[in-house]
Amino acid sequence: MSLLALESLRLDAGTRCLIQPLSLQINAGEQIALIGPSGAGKTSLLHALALALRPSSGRLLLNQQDAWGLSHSARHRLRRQLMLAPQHPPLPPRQRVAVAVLAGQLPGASLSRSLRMLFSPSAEQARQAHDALAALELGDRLWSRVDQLSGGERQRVALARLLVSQAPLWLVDEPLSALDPQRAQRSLGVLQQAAQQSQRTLVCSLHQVELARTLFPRIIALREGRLFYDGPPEGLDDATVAALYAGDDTHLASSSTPIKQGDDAGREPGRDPCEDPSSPTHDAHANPGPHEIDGAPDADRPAAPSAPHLICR
Ligand SMILES: Nc1ncnc2c1ncn2[C@@H]1O[C@H](COP(=O)(O)OP(=O)(O)OP(=O)(O)O)[C@@H](O)[C@H]1O
Repeated sequence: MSLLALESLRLDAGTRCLIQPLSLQINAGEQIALIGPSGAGKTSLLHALALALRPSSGRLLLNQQDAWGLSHSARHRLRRQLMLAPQHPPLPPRQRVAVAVLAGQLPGASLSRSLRMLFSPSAEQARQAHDALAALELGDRLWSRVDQLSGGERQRVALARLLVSQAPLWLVDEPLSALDPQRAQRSLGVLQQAAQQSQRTLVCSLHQVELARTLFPRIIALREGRLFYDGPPEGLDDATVAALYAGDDTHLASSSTPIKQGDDAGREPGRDPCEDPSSPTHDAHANPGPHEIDGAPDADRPAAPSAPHLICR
């Protein structure tokens, strides 16, 4: 069953096109690696899936609900269906690790439960936090302060947060960037196993292509904000990977044709339609506006008409 559906979803920041119209479906229980070179749009797409970044056009259906057609409060409730682990988790430095982990249970919790959890976790909650940390080889840091942790340890705290959360959809942005290769593989294995056991859906952006190819049954690759590949790892041969990262567009048509999908299929390869120097509104070096992050009081307002959206075609 489709958990998430993108219908020609497009993301812009000011005059900059971050994601060109993209259509895809993600079924409940799937495990997907999101790969692509730096700047390809992985984080932007994850933020869109997390309902943190409002699309400039197209629709995002989560549990068959049109997320951006809902009221602010209804969308806020819908967000309980997901949890995003950002690449650099904004953990309060003075917070105890146990509390930082239990923050994963805050969405949907009542105010009194949330306050108890934050100020005086129960023994059961502490055990849950400990188990999640122990699975990620951090069991001995339960009562450490966050600012006593290394970058890699903080990343694992963010993963532990996922493990204790109730959200059926886990969105993880480069969880391994601060981990050594062995620990990276073990941590990813823990996450994948937990997701499988509890039938969660996992979408994880990775720079480690080999891990993505070895461990994930579905890979979505982006390049320059465009869908480059969507399918099983077997279809992502070395030449296609080289093309993805080196920008060798000749592989676009041949290597990924059978499983390439999305609105951009068949589009002229190698040309970023948003990079149109002839466009009077385009300025590749302009300082575009910030991502429109929902949650601000005016989040339900439509995109400002003054922000021009370049047409990708
Ligand atoms: N708020 C913003 N305003 C303007 N441009 C942005 C904004 N956020 C991201 N971008 C640009 O959009 C592109 C995609 O960024 P994004 O962070 O999604 O890429 P990424 O694939 O996650 O990269 P990395 O692997 O380096 O983390 C980049 O060129 C980035 O500079």
